[in-house]
Amino acid sequence: MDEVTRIPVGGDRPYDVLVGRDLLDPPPRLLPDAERVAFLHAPPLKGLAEELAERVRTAGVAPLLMEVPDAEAGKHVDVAAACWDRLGEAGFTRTDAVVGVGGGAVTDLAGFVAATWLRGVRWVPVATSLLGMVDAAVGGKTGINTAAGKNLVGAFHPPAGVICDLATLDSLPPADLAAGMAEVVKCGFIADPVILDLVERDPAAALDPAGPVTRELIERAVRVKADVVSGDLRESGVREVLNYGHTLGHAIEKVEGYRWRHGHAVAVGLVYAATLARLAGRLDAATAERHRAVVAALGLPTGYRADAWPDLLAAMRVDKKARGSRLRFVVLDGLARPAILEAPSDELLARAYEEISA
Ligand SMILES: NC(=O)c1ccc[n+]([C@@H]2O[C@H](COP(=O)([O-])OP(=O)(O)OC[C@H]3O[C@@H](n4cnc5c(N)ncnc54)[C@H](O)[C@@H]3O)[C@@H](O)[C@H]2O)c1
Ligand SMILES: O=C(O)C(=O)C[C@@H](O)[C@H](O)[C@H](O)COP(=O)(O)O
Ligand SMILES: [Zn+2]
Repeated sequence: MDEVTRIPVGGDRPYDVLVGRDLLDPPPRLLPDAERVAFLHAPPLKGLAEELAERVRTAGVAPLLMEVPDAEAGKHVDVAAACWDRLGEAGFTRTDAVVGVGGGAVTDLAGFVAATWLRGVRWVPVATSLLGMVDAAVGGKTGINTAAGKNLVGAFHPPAGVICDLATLDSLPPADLAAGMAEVVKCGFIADPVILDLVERDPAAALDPAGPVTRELIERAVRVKADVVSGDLRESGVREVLNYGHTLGHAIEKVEGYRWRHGHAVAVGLVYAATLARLAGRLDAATAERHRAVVAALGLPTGYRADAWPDLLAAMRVDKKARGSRLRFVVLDGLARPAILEAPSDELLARAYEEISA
């Protein structure tokens, strides 16, 4: 095992995010006294979940392997209900625990199942995608999608700890690695511009899963998220900045029937939010253009279909930051100066969309 970085997340139920290579043999003891542990995983992570199950069995814990549909198909109430049934059949009690092994979709589901079973049992995400490591597994937001939109049902339920084993990234498809970079550069724009410098200097190094630049980017992004959520788990204020790029991003995911990667949709959402802020007179043109350039340098999409606008606007109305009929966008007043744009007019929203649509 190489050096492990421990990044603390504060709040009422503090925990650490562990970042390093080969952290899983043996797995860190984050769930003392659990007699049973359910491992939720999708088919691509079956091998790792089975290995982890065998390792905890050797340590005297009874594992329960629960395979769920991959990606967004797993974030569905029917899948959560099937998981609840399995936990019930196995007699899971409040001292037992759930582990999510996979990308952000699986860890969002696993956290939601843990938050709702017996009104809350312990859980640990073993994040295996870049996006999971820097974002989804950290911060205690858990949830599933509904017909009306993305993550509309869920709970704030902090994990007992987060494991980011960098060796798991070796098998991550390159498109998913790039998608995770959208959340990394989001953190660069809202809080840590060194992230942007690193990506701009050498985008290929940023996309090398085993390289030092990627590790530095991961640790920087986790620190940004940890700092924000430590003070505002329930998103009553400052946590909204982590939603930068997500108002349009989630709408694109819905319009695409969840077939687009979350990170790709967020990439477009970042370019849109920057364009909106520029048109609203909040952000300078150079910083707005920097969004498009960084996103493009990572091979991520910078725009979306022009004819989708009415559907996107309708989908944005159920954004969790909205208040009644008023939409609210996270924008920048400058680099690393996030703020809220309250109730922009439909005309302004449409004008910004025209600039980024094809
Ligand atoms: N809870 C939060 O705070 C939060 C934050 C950001 C995103 N999210 C959610 O996270 C999800 C996106 O996460 P994602 O980008 O990881 O997508 P994902 O979970 O759908 O994973 C993408 C694909 O990569 C596969 N995969 C993951 N790790 C792998 C590995 N090591 N080797 C091979 N294949 C691997 C997955 O099985 C899947 O096919 C979205 O549902 C989004 O809403 C949640
Ligand atoms: O952790 C947060 O807070 C975020 O907003 C991080 C986002 O990257 C993430 O996609 C989150 O799941 C979005 O939350 P939602 O409340 O808009 O569903
Ligand atoms: Zn996100």
